[in-house]
Amino acid sequence: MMLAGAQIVDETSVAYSTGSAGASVTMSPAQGSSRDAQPAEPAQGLHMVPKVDPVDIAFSNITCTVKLGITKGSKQILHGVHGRLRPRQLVAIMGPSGAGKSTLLDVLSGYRITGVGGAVFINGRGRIMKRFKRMSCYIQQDDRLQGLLTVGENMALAADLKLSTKLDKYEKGEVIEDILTNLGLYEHMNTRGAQLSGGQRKRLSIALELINNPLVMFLDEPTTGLDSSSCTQVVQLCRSLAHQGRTIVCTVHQPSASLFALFDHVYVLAAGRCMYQGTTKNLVPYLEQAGIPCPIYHNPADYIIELSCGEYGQDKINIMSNKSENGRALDWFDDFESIPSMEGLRKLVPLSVLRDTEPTGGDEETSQSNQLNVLIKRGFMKAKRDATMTHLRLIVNVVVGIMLGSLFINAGNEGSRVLENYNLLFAILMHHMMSPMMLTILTFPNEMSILSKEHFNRWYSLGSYYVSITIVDLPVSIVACAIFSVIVYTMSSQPLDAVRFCMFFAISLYTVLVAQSFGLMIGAVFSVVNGTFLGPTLSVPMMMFAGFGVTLRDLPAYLRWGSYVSYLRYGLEGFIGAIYGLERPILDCNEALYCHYKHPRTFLNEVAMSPDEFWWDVLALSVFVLTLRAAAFVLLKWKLDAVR
Ligand SMILES: Nc1ncnc2c1ncn2[C@@H]1O[C@H](COP(=O)(O)OP(=O)(O)OP(=O)(O)O)[C@@H](O)[C@H]1O
Repeated sequence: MMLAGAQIVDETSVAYSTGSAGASVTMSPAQGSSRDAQPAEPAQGLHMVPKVDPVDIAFSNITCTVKLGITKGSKQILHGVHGRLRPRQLVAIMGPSGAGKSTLLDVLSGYRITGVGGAVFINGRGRIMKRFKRMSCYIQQDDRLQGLLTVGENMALAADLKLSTKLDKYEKGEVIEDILTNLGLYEHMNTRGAQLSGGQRKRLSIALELINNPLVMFLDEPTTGLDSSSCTQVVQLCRSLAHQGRTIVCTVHQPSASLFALFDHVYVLAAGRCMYQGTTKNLVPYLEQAGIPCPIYHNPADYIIELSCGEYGQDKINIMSNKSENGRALDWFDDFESIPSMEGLRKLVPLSVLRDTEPTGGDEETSQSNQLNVLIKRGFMKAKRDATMTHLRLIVNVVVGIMLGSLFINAGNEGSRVLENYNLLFAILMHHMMSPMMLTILTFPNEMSILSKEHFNRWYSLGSYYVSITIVDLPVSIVACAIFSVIVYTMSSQPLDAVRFCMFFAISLYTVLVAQSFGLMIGAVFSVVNGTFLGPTLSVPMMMFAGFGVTLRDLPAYLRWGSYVSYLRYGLEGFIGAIYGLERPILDCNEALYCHYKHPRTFLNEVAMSPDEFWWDVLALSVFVLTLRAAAFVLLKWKLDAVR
């Protein structure tokens, strides 16, 4: 959906059009200038009103089956449910825990694609995912927000990614002000995401998706974990957004009577089958007609959940499933005779109208270059504030550098301490391997959940994201590695030669980049727990084949291949080349009577490493960086699709 850009509609208003698949926004200056009005509570009157026709969603015979494992077979979560989600309505999908609510929402939003059967119709026609994604958004249960950025920054960056680049910052600012004011977040503009309360985080999640004014919003359990007042605020907000012309569907567990009354429609699920579909008001008459009347003074929402749990017998579940025809019956909708048929809906929007709104280009709202720019900007803002990835990383490099430097002080120049120096080089290699790899393994899974949400909601492409994280991390890696190298190199009295130092630094940086890419591969696929186990475990063979404990010459022939696939071997060989290569002259022998390795050549022969291989080592490490980076990208892409 490309925005057509700002255009003057009349003298008092500015409109920007999102194409007919999306929505248009009209704001008068009076409406837009919400700077003075800063109510504490949501004002419930967003000025961004969808201008295109609202969306009618129907679904038919939806099934969802998941595979439980090779020996355990599969499990059917949704059993051929039908339903209708009418526009301008706030619809609640209710049901006991494990009923399949989130699964149904995943299917309806298009998030879940594996093992799904049945059909979803948008305005009477089969859903075309590319078009549907342009008019909808999915807000998952866990708030996946950038905790290091303030509310204002989160919104501004989202606006840069989701609104046309033709809009200037003032026009985008008006949209942001309107949303934040109406969602009661304006006064929290400068609060970081991580410091917001649960309700505020939920509202910020909604605010971020409202920026491009979606016609359809899916929210998974927006009230979970909130107190009753925050629950009411969030549901009231959803209700007012729905009544403005959007279709809003959320899952809820067990709403209080007052919260239940705020929903226009409910869709009750039990064990993957539909128990009731209709207005909230019609639930009590429905139960009465089904012969299972709701006791007086009982919250109907509680009662139907109790029935759905089987507390009053399994037969009641069958009665309700049959009565609702598993979601096919629309009798309990208001004015159900006037609900248009699929054919009627198709006639309302002829195909020729859709032709003009045919989605073209990529999935995202803005160009790849704009996405990359915004993501790099966001990355640097985060990096500056990130206590773990930046501050701690720099501190660790200083501290470990000083520790190693003190432990191996002056070992670099002394002929009697060559083996010690060799140990130091290996220890440096271990440091460059472990710290970036573990940091990435520990932090990336959290990033991954944000990436999954933002990528699904079309904020940016995976390619732009991946290039941006690579670019943003590079300066931090270079600075951390340079600080560490200077400290260790000088404290341990390695040869004071600019060329040798550059060689030493280059190998250090390459090792960091390879280790980080390796961590990225693991972090992209595995959870923190599994990754924390796998990372160091897989690194052990790399160490074994580095040529440190067992020299490359002494490796059994059948294991020699290992030394070619261990990047630590190239790192160690590169270090040796930098420190003892380049025809290094005879070393000092001040601390002992006899220095066996006084001649660097003797040592090089002993460890079976050639100093002339330096450029081959650099080449091998470059190949490792590129291959692992490419593999991490492929795995990331696979993982994003696999979870669906
Ligand atoms: N990938 C999966 N593998 C195995 N079982 C699954 C998978 N996804 C969902 N399920 C099972 O399907 C059932 C429905 O899950 P779902 O998350 O949709 O329920 P829910 O109604 O949203 O529950 P809750 O309200 O507790 O979140 C549960 O029993 C769940 O364990």
